[in-house]
Amino acid sequence: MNNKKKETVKEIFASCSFTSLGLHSTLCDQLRERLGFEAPTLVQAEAIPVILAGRHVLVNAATGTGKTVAYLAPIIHHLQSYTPRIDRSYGTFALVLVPTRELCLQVFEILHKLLHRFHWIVPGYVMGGENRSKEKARLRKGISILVATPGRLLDHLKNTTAFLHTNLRWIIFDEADRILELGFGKEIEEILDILGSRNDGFVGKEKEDSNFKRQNLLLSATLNEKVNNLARISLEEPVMIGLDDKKVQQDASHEQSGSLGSVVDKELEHPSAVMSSSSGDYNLPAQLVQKYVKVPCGSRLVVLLSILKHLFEREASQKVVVFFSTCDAVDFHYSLLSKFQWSPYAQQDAETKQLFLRCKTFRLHGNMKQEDRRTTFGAIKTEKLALLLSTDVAARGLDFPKVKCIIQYDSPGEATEYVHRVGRTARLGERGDSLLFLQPIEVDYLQDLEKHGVLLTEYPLLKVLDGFPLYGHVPRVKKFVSTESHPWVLTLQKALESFVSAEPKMKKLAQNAFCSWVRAYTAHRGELKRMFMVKKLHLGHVAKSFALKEQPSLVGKSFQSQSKKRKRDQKQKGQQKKRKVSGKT
Ligand SMILES: Nc1ncnc2c1ncn2[C@@H]1O[C@H](COP(=O)(O)OP(=O)(O)OP(=O)(O)O)[C@@H](O)[C@H]1O
Repeated sequence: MNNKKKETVKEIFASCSFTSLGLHSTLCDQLRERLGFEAPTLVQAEAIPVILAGRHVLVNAATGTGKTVAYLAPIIHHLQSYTPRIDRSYGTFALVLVPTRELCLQVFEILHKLLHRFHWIVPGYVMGGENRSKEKARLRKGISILVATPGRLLDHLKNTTAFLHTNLRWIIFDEADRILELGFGKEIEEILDILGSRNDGFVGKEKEDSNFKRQNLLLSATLNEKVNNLARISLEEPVMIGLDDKKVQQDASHEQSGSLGSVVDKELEHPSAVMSSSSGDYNLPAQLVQKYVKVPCGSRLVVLLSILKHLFEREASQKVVVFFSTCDAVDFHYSLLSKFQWSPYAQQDAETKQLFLRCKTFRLHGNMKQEDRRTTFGAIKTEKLALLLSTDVAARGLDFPKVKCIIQYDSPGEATEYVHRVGRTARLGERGDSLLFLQPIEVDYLQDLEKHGVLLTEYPLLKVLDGFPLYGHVPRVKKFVSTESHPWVLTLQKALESFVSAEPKMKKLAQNAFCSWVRAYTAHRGELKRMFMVKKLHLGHVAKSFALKEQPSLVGKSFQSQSKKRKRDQKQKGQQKKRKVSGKT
């Protein structure tokens, strides 16, 4: 092992054993034999004893540091020791709440492995998109540790009378901030009320009935004001792990009143208030190499494809994840990459043409059928060479092994999302790269990231572009050629545009993707609106980035009417201001 690797291991793993943390020996065997975990990570070593002791805990640790086992292991430890032995008829003892369906399945899978030798403890999950009646039947039989997404859980709490949860002892919020950001604040409050686990004077019937002292846990790599509020109403004298507790107390005291729902509403009215509270450094994996690439809008697509080609040709086996802002953008790029054949030679005959990227391409987004989402999720885990195109549905918590590079083709918006997206690589001490695409008009975003201690260096784009052979040889490029006039970029752009215009289906996908992309761009809120300004966009260049020769007219009209409306509003505001000023004098 080289020195650097040894250092990383020291930063990730604790120098103790799982047994020394107080976990039952059979569980430690399971961790070793089933999951291959020899020693606990630092966060596990810190959190497990505290959770075993029954304390409420708020854990804030970098992505990929093993938070899942940090909460699952102590729960299993306690449940396996109950005498008489628990069985299904006791209902649910622990509830794990997660923001997405994929994360729900992932936590369930780990749970399933850990429970291999504890067959009397039954794992289960309920989540949106699944068959309700089948879930009801499973709940009726009894699930000891239940993993759930909030909406579907609330549905069962209200409508599945056979769902027994009077023995509930643990509630865990994994990726707590994301659950709230997705707008589940009201659901969470209702869930806490129904389960009698709310800590602000409300004592639900269930808490009175329960034989067990409740223990709630909150975990995420990033925390924000809403989590402070959730912590305030759901945790009793919590232990903070990986966290500056002065900051939490300060922030919590700002929010003494109000519900989770009201915080969500407040954010919409005053986004900057939430932004300012989330300043401060994020925990990013030390071994992650973070870069940005500055690309003029019209060349974005060519540059993305070129960088992917470069990555996959350089290393035969690797996984890359590209994040997009919308489902339509994922669909368009997925179809394009699955079909686009091209050879950079003069004669474009069928024989010399080949698929532009020779790797398996997958897509993942919230508009896909549940079955397809599940298949993709499974396949990405097992494939050695794969490209995943995804929306933020894959940004949180998902643990795809051996992801080498994360490309953020569309900006993540909030810095927290940046942290979680890049967190899909460089997990548990592994090496990893990330690349953020920015247009020249968006580079102020780098300063926003810097405020959170996130520092990026520039990607050597021209060097990569210069390395591609055109017409059989590497072109001699003038030294200071710009990206958009680079011969490789011009040639590939032309080929992409011809391909898309020749295929009506592709053209439709491109037009839809263009429309949603512009809509998503206008949806940036608060401070981010200043860095991602719609009025600075050149829509003709945006169209080029979807390989469209012309800007789709429909969107042009609606966009123009939107910008006319904006101008009208600004004018009206200006007049109001003037009126106020003249009223003063
Ligand atoms: N003690 C350990 N030894 C070896 N591998 C481990 C250990 N604990 C966890 N892992 C592995 O580390 C990876 C990251 O774990 P996990 O997904 O729990 O991280 P996380 O902190 O929850 O990340 P995120 O914040 O992205 O959700 C997983 O592949 C997991 O199997």
